[in-house]
Amino acid sequence: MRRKLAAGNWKMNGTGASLSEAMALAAAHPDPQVDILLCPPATLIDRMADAVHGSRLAVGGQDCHAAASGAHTGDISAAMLADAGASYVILGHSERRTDHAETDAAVRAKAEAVLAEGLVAVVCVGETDAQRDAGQTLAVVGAQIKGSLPDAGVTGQSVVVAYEPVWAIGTGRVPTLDQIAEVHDFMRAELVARFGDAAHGIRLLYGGSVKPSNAAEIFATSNVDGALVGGASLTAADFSAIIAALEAAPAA
Ligand SMILES: O=C[C@H](O)COP(=O)(O)O
Repeated sequence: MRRKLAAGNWKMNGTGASLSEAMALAAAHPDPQVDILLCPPATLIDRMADAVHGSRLAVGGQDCHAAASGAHTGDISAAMLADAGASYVILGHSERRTDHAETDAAVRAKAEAVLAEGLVAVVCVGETDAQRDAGQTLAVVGAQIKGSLPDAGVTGQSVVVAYEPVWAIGTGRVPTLDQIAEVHDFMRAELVARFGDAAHGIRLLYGGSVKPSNAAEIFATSNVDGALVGGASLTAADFSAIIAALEAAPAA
């Protein structure tokens, strides 16, 4: 059985004053029935890890460099994230793929670095509006999974895959439940074909305009093991409601 995961991605939001939201979230869920993860900007990782120390809330990064160290101004390695208190790293988010021209090969190299460090890689995939309109959704998602995941070390403990249709991120637009199920069932089949039985343990998250109002129906959808939440993870009240919906969802 896969343990469900509610992951929050704060993106480029938050300062020290925002840590009170993380602390409130941790206090609201002292014994959660799902895994809870917050990925603040890198500047807050160590402070957030300290602030929620002893709670059930995990802290993660939003990106890392593929190298362990070296002359890469402005970049952060997986080892540095681990040292700061991170246990997960989001990789290949569409905003990274667009803003920083990250390719599947680059994401894969980062994922290998994350796995080597013993952290969990949350690898993001998803089609654009134009690709969906052109009927290319499954081909795009399949190619991203194929190109972005390492060949070795992929298990339910080391990798999470997040399906985030680019057109649903921050827009308030959400795919139909049938569309989400189609992609998630496809992703599961692709992963099982490549990684065998281990792939049954890989958690598949949906991301894109998840809110307290739509979380329950999304979480009842086939092969949805949780969510990667952007805007609604910024406040403890909203994210807490999403976590509660995930706790109440049918078992995977
Ligand atoms: O990483 C999170 C996703 O990009 C979703 O963001 P959103 O919930 O603000 O649409």
